[in-house]
Amino acid sequence: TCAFAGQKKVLAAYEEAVKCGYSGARAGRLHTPHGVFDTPMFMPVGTQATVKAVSPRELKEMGAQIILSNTYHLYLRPGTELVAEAGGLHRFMDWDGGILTDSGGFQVFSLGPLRKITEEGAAFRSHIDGSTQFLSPEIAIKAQMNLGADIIMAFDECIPYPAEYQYAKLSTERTTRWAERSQKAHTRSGQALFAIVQGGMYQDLRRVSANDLVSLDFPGYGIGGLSVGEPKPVMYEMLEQTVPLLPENKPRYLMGVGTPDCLVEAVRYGIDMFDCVFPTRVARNGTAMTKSGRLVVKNAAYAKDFLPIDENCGCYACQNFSRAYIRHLLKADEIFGLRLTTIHNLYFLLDFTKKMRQAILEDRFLSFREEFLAQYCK
Ligand SMILES: COC(=O)c1ccc(CCNc2nc3cc4nc(N)[nH]c(=O)c4cc3[nH]2)cc1
Ligand SMILES: [Zn+2]
Repeated sequence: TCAFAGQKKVLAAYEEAVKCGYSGARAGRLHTPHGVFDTPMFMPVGTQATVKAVSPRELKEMGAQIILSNTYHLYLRPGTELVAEAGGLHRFMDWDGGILTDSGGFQVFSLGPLRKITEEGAAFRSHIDGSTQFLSPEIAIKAQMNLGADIIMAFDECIPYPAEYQYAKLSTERTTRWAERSQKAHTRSGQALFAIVQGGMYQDLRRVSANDLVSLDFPGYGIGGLSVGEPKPVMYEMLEQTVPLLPENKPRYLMGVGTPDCLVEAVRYGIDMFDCVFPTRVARNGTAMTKSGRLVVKNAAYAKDFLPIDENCGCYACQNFSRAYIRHLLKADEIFGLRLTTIHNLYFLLDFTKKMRQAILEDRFLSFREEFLAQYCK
């Protein structure tokens, strides 16, 4: 059970998971101080304390439950102490749902020109002003305690792809030591700390990483080092090796994924939580997500198309506006155009996870998956 009252640290507890068919798919409920949320779930990305182009009220309206923000960005600007003085991230951005913060492990390696990784942590140059910065498990955890998210992530190294076996081995062992240091630095009750499984694309390292982190006992587990350019079959193979080693009664979070075809495969392996910039980022260059694939509403083909993006979609954009209108706004560089495509793409993914959950509960997930994949072209 999960206890928010009293001294227990475990907050993101995992209620009964409903198994379905021969797949590892399960429908669960995640307990946080800001509510109990359904899984499988997609978390809109709000890197700098805002999900770009949409308001918290619109996020609530479209069914968003937990959103993600990035420690790396907020640490550099405006600073996590400032956010703490503002009353924490929920207050600062007026969001009363769940918040998960990523620890910086990915952004340091993918954004700031990297200076040096040592046992102590990672030195890097800020992508904002080029200043020399340093993140360690202790600094990253303190920053996340200041931000006050409901779920925070251990400080890890996201191993690049491809990577030599020896490098992946040493890095994964260090990430496990960093996870332990993250745990020791995490002194804030009312907040769950998830570990992050690494191991590159090596089955044995993935199993060692999962087993070592499980023995450190975390309330939930991220699966990192994936969606970094590897072929999808390789990602699925790593999931197959990793997920079964993670406790059934704890949430599994596949970081940085993604598109509906990846979501439905990962749910089949037993993943519960997802985040990705994809829906919001492609929306801003005029691409809408549909169950048959992408629709580039900015294309000339839609100049006189007075139908909505998707006639069966319940979102604000599809209920009130045509492709022609949205295309006009995008061509005219009108901000409202970006807002409509963003609202549609987030609604599409949030609704897709709701449909997967319903299929699991009605024990028809495998046929749901078949039907979806038959229609969806990547
Ligand atoms: C238009 O679409 C896009 O721009 C776009 C950009 C990036 C991704 C990939 C995101 N992948 C990804 N995010 C990640 C975040 C992570 N965080 C930590 N702490 N550790 C990890 O090991 C880790 C791995 C990830 N992999 C997917 C889509
Ligand atoms: Zn829509």
